[in-house]
Amino acid sequence: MLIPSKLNRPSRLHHTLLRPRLLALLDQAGHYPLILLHCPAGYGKTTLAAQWTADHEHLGWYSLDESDNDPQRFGHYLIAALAQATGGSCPKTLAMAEKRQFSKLNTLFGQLFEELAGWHTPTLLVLDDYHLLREEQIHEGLRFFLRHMPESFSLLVVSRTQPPLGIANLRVREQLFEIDSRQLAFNHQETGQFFQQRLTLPLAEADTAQLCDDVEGWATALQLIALSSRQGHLEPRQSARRLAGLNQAHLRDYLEEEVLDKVEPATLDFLLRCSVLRSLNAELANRLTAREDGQSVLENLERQGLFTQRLDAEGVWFRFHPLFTQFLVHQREREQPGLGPQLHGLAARAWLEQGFPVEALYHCLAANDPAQLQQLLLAQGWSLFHGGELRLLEQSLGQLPEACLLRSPDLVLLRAWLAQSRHRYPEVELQLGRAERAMATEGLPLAPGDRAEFQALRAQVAINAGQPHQALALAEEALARLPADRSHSRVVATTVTGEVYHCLGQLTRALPVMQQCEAMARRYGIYHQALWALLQQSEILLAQGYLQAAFEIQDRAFELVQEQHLGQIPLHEFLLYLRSRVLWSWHRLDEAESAARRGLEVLEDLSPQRQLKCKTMLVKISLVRGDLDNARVHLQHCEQLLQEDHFHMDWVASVDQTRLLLWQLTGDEAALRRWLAGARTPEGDANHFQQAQWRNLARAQMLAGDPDTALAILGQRSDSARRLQLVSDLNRNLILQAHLHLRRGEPCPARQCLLEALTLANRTGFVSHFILEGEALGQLLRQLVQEHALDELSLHRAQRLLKELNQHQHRHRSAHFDEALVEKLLTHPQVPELVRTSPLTQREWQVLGLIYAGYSNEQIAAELDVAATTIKTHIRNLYQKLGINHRQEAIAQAKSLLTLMGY
Ligand SMILES: Nc1ncnc2c1ncn2[C@@H]1O[C@H](COP(=O)(O)OP(=O)(O)OP(=O)(O)O)[C@@H](O)[C@H]1O
Repeated sequence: MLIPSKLNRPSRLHHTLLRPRLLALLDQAGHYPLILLHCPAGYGKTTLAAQWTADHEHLGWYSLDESDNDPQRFGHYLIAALAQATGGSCPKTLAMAEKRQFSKLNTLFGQLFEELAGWHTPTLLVLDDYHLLREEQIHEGLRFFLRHMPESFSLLVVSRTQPPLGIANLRVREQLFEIDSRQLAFNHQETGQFFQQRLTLPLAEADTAQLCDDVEGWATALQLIALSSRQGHLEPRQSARRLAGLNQAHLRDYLEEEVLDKVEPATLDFLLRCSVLRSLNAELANRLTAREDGQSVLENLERQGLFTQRLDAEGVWFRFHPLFTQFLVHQREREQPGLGPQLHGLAARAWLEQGFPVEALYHCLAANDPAQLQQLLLAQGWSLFHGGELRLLEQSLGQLPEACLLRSPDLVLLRAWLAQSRHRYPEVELQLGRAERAMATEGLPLAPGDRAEFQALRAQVAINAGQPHQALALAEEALARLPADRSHSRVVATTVTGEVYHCLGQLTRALPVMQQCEAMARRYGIYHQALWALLQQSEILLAQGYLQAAFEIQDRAFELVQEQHLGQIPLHEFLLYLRSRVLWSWHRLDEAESAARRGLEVLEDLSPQRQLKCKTMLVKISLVRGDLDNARVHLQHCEQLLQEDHFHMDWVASVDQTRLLLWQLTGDEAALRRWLAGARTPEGDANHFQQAQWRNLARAQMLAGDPDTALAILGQRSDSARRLQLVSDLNRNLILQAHLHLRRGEPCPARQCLLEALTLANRTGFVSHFILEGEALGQLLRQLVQEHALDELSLHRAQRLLKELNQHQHRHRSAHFDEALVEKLLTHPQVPELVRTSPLTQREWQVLGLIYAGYSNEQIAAELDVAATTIKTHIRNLYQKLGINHRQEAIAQAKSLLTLMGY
């Protein structure tokens, strides 16, 4: 829950002095993207900002404190401030921020600007006390914010120091309006007015000017002079002399001797006690002071000018000025050293009672009382975990002595889940195991319910590590012992069970389990798990060959993403990847590409390794389009990622499939032999990734000239796929088997395989898999059509396949002029002299290839993603280099070169 006082513009400013010269300056600044008020403490920055914004209709105000150095928390408050400013025009972004469903501030802001695309009303966001921010991620996020925010937005930053927001650059580009201490210091006239308002006896003009000069226009000092004089203690001139050229230590002496001394003891006690609070209301004050008149004391302090600021129009929230708080804290620690922790403890309880666990935890940490911290974490830890307060939780758990943790298995579990959710998998077992051993040694054995929760988490780690049998045993143990109310662990263990069934090829068992998981997760509001369960259902249906049903489940997953604002979490990328796979299978390549690219966008801010899946899709899409150059570029990215990390077999097998296809198309035997020598043999063949790797091995054997081994591999895999009803894999295997038989000159079995593959394709809808096997299958398909050997459905599919294959071949011709071929060509003894001496650039070769394939200039431009005028330049250059004048000559030249190379 957000603390309201942090989002309020300080109000009740009528007792402050309006400073028209500064307000006029700010009025001029209205259209600058960044307005910066920066100068040392107490010069009147916040007061000025609050005065100027008093009549701003669309205003967001965010007062920062040290705890805002957590980017997730910062993002939440900032969006909440903007939601206020825009009358709630960014509900989606607000929900995303609330649930902490963003990995980086840039993503959150990107979503905000998208949502506010139609918002053109001038809007101002104030960030007060920016100097308290140290977190570079936040500065970076705000630099992004400044670069991309709508034109109608302005940011007003109030800070004691220059914020790292690319100020120099903004200054040069006249995007920045600055006000610093030279302008903020009170001038003689303002000082005169100030004292007129505050003192009963008028001061001579010369005196006020002197006072102003003595304290260099420092607003805080002027206020202190007025205060001392009002308390009837010091003459203004005496105060000014004492305050002139003050540093922090002197200010402290002054406050102590000249201000606090005059405050009555009960009020002083009130101030000292409440100074532990970063903001306060009457109830909090009452709890800390054991009084009942907090509200009137606060109002009185405000009236007296004792650096107490009202933060809302209703007068509920207040805060002390930071300089004053610093002084009060110092004073309290000196006079009553033991009191601080006790007050923080009280504050923690008071905040919790008001429903602010995050602020309670802050005080609990400051109280340094392990027992209270433990209690609070036990009561609030999981809700803070689900609310995304991971940083604060880690910090809090880190402060808890190990002995306390061992007495609270729930907290051990919480700490291990934190490690799991931050992808530090090895730490999970380390923590669980160490805690269990220590508890056993101390004679504190785990209760069965707690042990079951440990096992559920271990099951999750095991399935992530690709150990299904171990995962199943752990999940089953957990489910047998978990009490009914441990909903999170129940969902986790059940999901793991379903995943294991899926891995072991028990699809008909896996599907209902995943449906059950989805229902449970929705019931308990654990939406990440509900989404995961939907994705698993989609994968299972995909494996069973029900692609249409998988597609529909994905639609439901997209709805859930929308409803629960899960668009920025990695699971959304996985959903887009699965969608891309189905669309690719159906040869809806443009849509498949757009899904894969959207998947990459989701992951933009995360580690690049995670992009492997969607990048592999881009390779597959390029391959089936016959665009080998692009396929090669995407594949290089994938290979680089593979080198940087360790991946699940599923992802590696997918990349390997594309490598092998590329080598097949380009005849790169050496590469495939190298791959074959180091290739992994799967332990089984009961799931799609093991089957995929077997198919890779079969294809490699086929290309390496050992079709017998290849057929043997595929035969066995197809048997397993039949037995386990892995219809999609059977379909894929049969297509490759047909190709293999053709290579071996065995038309009958090839025909049989192809016929069965076509029949299965009625369920799967596969198109692209057939196309990738190329013209060899095309001939057989043509025969089947001519011989009327197909039923109506298969005939329809065969005709579609033939049409796509024709186009594929047509496009594929262009790809012959790839880098490897050009290199060979240039060293060929019979290559014409002109080609050898003035070689074309790689781009010009590409253009020549596309001309040969029959592309128009516009089509070439679209294909290569450049302007049509650029293509014209390429064509002019290549004509010149090849000594030709017409397109027909270019086509003839390309053809003769390809013939020369044996195509
Ligand atoms: N326009 C004004 N009229 C009257 N008093 C003022 C005015 N501006 C500042 N002051 C006095 O100076 C004190 C400090 O002002 P303010 O909090 O605005 O400074 P600041 O520069 O924002 O300080 P910090 O950097 O510590 O946040 C106020 O508590 C008030 O007493």
